[in-house]
Amino acid sequence: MTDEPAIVFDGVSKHFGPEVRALDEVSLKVHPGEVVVLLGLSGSGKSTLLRHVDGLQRPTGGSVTVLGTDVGKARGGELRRLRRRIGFVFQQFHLIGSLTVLENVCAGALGRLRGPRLGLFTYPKAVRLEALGHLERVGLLDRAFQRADTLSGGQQQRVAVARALMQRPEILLADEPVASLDPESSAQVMALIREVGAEQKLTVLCSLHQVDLALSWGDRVVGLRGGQAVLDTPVAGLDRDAAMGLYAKVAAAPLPVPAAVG
Ligand SMILES: Nc1ncnc2c1ncn2[C@@H]1O[C@H](COP(=O)(O)OP(=O)(O)OP(=O)(O)O)[C@@H](O)[C@H]1O
Repeated sequence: MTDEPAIVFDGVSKHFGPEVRALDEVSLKVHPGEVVVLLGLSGSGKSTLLRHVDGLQRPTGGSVTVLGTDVGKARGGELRRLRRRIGFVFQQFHLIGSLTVLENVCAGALGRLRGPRLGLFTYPKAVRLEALGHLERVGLLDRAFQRADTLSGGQQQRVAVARALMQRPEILLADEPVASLDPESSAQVMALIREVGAEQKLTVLCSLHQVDLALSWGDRVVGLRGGQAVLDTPVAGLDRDAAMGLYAKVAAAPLPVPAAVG
């Protein structure tokens, strides 16, 4: 790991109108190669936080700096260049079901190719070979020419990971990537994210609902409650009850004080 953080949230707030504080002065640093899991109740701000990393949303207050770019101020080409360096995996996979698995993975390279591509053979051979390599990595090489919508949920999410890798990202964001999967597929997908993260030296920021998965696969847990970071601690030594406290409807006892940003 280098000392320069990959992601810096400095007092970030995001308000939607006068009522909703989706993020409330969140400060957070994520270092290259770290695997950070965001935990918190539905509505606590996890997706909003992730969407600030690649500029899908901009802060109302504070600043977000990602790979040296001030995301809130970046526009046009600068924002596009930053987004190419960030892969995003979603709960609902976002594959194109009518296309083959391989074509879906190739689509991950679109950001670095000129013009649209219609059909597998409009992608350069090198891209197709790279995509096949990623499919092999996620254990789905034998499904390359199958329609994406014929795969199970767990398989589709592994394809989505392969597609994200086609971007050759430095950061991988995952927004509840296993929320719609059974426990076995969830563990497979989390293992895959963890392993490819280590292989490709990715910085990983992943929201989850399952405390046990967070404790198994994260280096560090950041807990959100009402848009505030109320827990920030390495997984090693994290008390499961403290993590579970994030899911109490009312905060019963003070959670561990977030680690100082630094
Ligand atoms: N575009 C929006 N307009 C208005 N309110 C929003 C918008 N996006 C999010 N919110 C609100 O911000 C708060 C945080 O939402 P967010 O989706 O970040 O939570 P979350 O922790 O990801 O929830 P979940 O686990 O259900 O995905 C919620 O109160 C939500 O209703």
